[in-house]
Amino acid sequence: MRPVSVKDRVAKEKQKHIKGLKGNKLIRHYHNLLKEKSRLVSSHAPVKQIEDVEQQLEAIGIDAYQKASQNGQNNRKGGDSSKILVDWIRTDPNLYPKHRDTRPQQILEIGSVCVDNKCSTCGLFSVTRIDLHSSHPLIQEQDVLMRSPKEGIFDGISCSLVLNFAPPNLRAQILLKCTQLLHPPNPTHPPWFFFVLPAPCVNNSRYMDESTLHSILHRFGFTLRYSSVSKKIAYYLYAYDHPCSTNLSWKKKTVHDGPSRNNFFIPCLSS
Ligand SMILES: C[S@@+](CC[C@H](N)C(=O)[O-])C[C@H]1O[C@@H](n2cnc3c(N)ncnc32)[C@H](O)[C@@H]1O
Repeated sequence: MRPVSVKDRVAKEKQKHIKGLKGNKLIRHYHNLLKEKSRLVSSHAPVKQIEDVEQQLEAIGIDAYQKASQNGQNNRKGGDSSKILVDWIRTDPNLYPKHRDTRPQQILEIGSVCVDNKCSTCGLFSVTRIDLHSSHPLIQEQDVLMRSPKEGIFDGISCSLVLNFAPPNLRAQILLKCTQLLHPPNPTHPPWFFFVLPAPCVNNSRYMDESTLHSILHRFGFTLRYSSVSKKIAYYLYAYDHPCSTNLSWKKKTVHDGPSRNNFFIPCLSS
């Protein structure tokens, strides 16, 4: 029998470790690999290194990642994030005007991994669901950046735990696209934007805190109406009540320093 090389043994151990990952650990590891891949691509690293990360992503598999996300949605404290959205919308006559007509609001759910969450079942909304990788016939497989306003514009958009998943250079583009997919800004009855991030993106990042986040979102036309930050998740509901600025450039500044911080940021469009 041929002896197994150290390299092969290490690779096998790595595979075994990956196969054993579950739940949040799997999601975290998948996100870290995506970050590593985008770092290697932007630093023009050797193809072999990029392929190695791609193989690790494949070994986990997008299906297992999405299953873990669905379970996360079920197990998250307080249920799925759209419960909070529905509570906020129900009580705000400006964001959900009752007198206008009786039709449900048309909403777009970006990064949809299940079709029976609260925003789908509450009866307030007619939901168009999209995801990079559809896990259900009612979820259209589409990159939001490829979506045209001609396919429909919306009263509200839910973007829950998507931006942290997207490569940094696409984050501002996704926000800009959202402004194009909403009805025009309106100060009285504004279209709305429900935005969810892992809490450490806003309370443990070197470059981002809540006030930086809200000032960036404000440039896109979004004004914060409601917020709730738990230990793990940060939920925000913004009103699209003023036009998106023509100047979408801002600086990346250190807001907190320290070794245990992460680097989450939304780089501006021109960087
Ligand atoms: C962590 S899951 C979030 C699932 C769910 N929205 C939640 O709150 O639990 C992130 C999802 O965003 C999707 N996603 C990331 N970038 C996207 C894009 N550009 N267009 C559409 N979906 C995207 C991914 O495919 C993934 O299924």
